[in-house]
Amino acid sequence: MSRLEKRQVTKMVPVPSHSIVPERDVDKAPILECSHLGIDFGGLTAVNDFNLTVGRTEIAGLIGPNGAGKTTVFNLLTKVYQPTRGTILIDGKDTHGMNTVQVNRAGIARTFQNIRLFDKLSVEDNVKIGLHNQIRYPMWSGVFRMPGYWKKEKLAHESAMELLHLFDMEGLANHQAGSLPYGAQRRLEIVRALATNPSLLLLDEPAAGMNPSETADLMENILKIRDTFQIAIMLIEHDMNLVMGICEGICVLNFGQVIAKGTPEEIQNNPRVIEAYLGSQKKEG
Ligand SMILES: Nc1ncnc2c1ncn2[C@@H]1O[C@H](COP(=O)(O)OP(=O)(O)OP(=O)(O)O)[C@@H](O)[C@H]1O
Repeated sequence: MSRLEKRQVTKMVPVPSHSIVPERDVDKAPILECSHLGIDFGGLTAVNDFNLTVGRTEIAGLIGPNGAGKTTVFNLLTKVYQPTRGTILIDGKDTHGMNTVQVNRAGIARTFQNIRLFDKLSVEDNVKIGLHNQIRYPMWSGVFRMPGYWKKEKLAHESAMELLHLFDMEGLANHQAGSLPYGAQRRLEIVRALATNPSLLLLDEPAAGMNPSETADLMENILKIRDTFQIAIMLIEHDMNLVMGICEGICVLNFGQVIAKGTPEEIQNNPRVIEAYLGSQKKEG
């Protein structure tokens, strides 16, 4: 039986920050706490008063119509943008003043809406780049090919192959990343993000451009990642089958504001959410 079929509906419980987290995480410190987060671009408020707590092993969804501010939230969490207001705690640490590299070391890794791999490098080298923040050696050790360098290189190779193996990609290790089929490139992006050893993995539209069978595999893989690494995953996705199928807590944005938070069932029945989506469809039509 697949992980998806075995999966039971998660009991979500309220926490003091007016969010909900999976019952299994309630006694653990949350992995992410955003308070009154906001950003303005000139006169445009793209995100305002964004409050969210994500449990330590939660699969969380961030949804909303086009232009609602979802990717901006990811850019704030990963410090592509510095917030105009509010705080972000990752594993209890305030990320104020951190840059993208520091926030990655603090535990946040992400993938992008548009695939961003090193196309000309091999699959294995793409993963090794992700491992770089953990497996380090002094520059001179690399330049002179000293024993310490070979030891770290061996370790990097083994760790990369182990990660690739988990996603049935070890046979592709020597292929050029840019030559892989679309679905495999998306998987590689996730593997490379995982190689940075995150406690929170952000996936920006991971199912974009996938066919239904690739999306079903992706859902299995997301559950597998959470179960294997015991980390939290937050995803932005327009594919509602994926969101409602695997997310435990869902946060809905509209015009930069949170309009609803809840379980998949609560969100599907929330009149404000239905109106936000129907409203955007009316505009498109
Ligand atoms: N760097 C920027 N400068 C100015 N405006 C920006 C910038 N980044 C985002 N915005 C604006 O912020 C708003 C939210 O955009 P964002 O990309 O976060 O939405 P989204 O919910 O991710 O949309 P989609 O589902 O279409 O990807 C939009 O009005 C967008 O034009």
